[in-house]
Amino acid sequence: MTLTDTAATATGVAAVDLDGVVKRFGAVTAVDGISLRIRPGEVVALLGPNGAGKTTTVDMLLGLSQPSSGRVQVYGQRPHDAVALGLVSAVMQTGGLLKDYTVEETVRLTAVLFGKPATAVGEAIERAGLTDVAKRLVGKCSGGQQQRLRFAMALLPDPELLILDEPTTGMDVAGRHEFWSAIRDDARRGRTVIFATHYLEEADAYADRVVFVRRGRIVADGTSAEVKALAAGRTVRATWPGATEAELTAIAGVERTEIRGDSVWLHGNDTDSIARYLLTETGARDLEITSRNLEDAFLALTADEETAS
Ligand SMILES: Nc1ncnc2c1ncn2[C@@H]1O[C@H](COP(=O)(O)OP(=O)(O)OP(=O)(O)O)[C@@H](O)[C@H]1O
Repeated sequence: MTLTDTAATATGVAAVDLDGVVKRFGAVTAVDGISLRIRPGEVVALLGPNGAGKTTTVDMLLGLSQPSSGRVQVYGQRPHDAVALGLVSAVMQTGGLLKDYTVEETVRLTAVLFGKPATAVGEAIERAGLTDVAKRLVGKCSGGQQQRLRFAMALLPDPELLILDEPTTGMDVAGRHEFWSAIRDDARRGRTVIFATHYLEEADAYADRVVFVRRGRIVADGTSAEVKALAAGRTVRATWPGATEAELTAIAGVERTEIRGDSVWLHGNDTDSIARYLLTETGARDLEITSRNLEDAFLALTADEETAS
């Protein structure tokens, strides 16, 4: 890897350091104050629904766009410089492949374009699990094989950080499995991996750490087990006209809140004491306490309501 040749060898440098990052497109705030440090070697899922801000964040990490405010660093460098140094590369969703070349020709051509030695070609093909189809025309490859080809191309600079933006969209189950096996085998060698996904089970199965993003903000961040534990808590719903966010978050034990019309949702582990407080200290009524499974919790954490501002 190239890291030893760069200033990024300074001890303790984060693979990714986002500090108060905001990105606006006119009136739309796509990323609304994200701070995130990722250590070298972590495999991190950015999980969230459509429009959560995942791609916008990825684009800033790749130096394709600049934050409106805040700071983005990759291995201690500005993203653009990190890409130029070969510290970071990406597997994007679509595009970039020529159907009339074989898999091997495609990787070879890319290696020549990037000034990489021929030895890198075979290794990238092997690591992407494409040895058996190296002579196949790209146009004849399945969606999963084409995506692994993009992965092979991204491996050529031997990057410290690999970024994948919804890499398995549209693939069947077998294709997804093969793709992730190749990524996981590669990540075991210590590469840092960040992937954006809609698929909860992918984040659960392949990430060391899951960062839930919703409306441009991080709403949960932890190991898969921690996020599951968080998501596995309970919720008190109540009717409480005029309740404010500040009133709700001030209640002891409340971890997350939501207000929709006259209804409020309070999420926490000790829902009994939250319910007791609501009934004795506030005007809340019609209480319901529910447990949620992981899928429900994910939807609640990431869903965009119609009333969203
Ligand atoms: N170039 C742009 N101009 C205007 N608005 C944009 C632009 N790019 C993104 N947005 C808006 O920013 C918000 C975040 O979009 P983004 O693509 O980052 O979300 P995402 O989490 O990657 O979603 P998806 O899962 O659909 O790819 C959305 O409301 C989107 O419409």
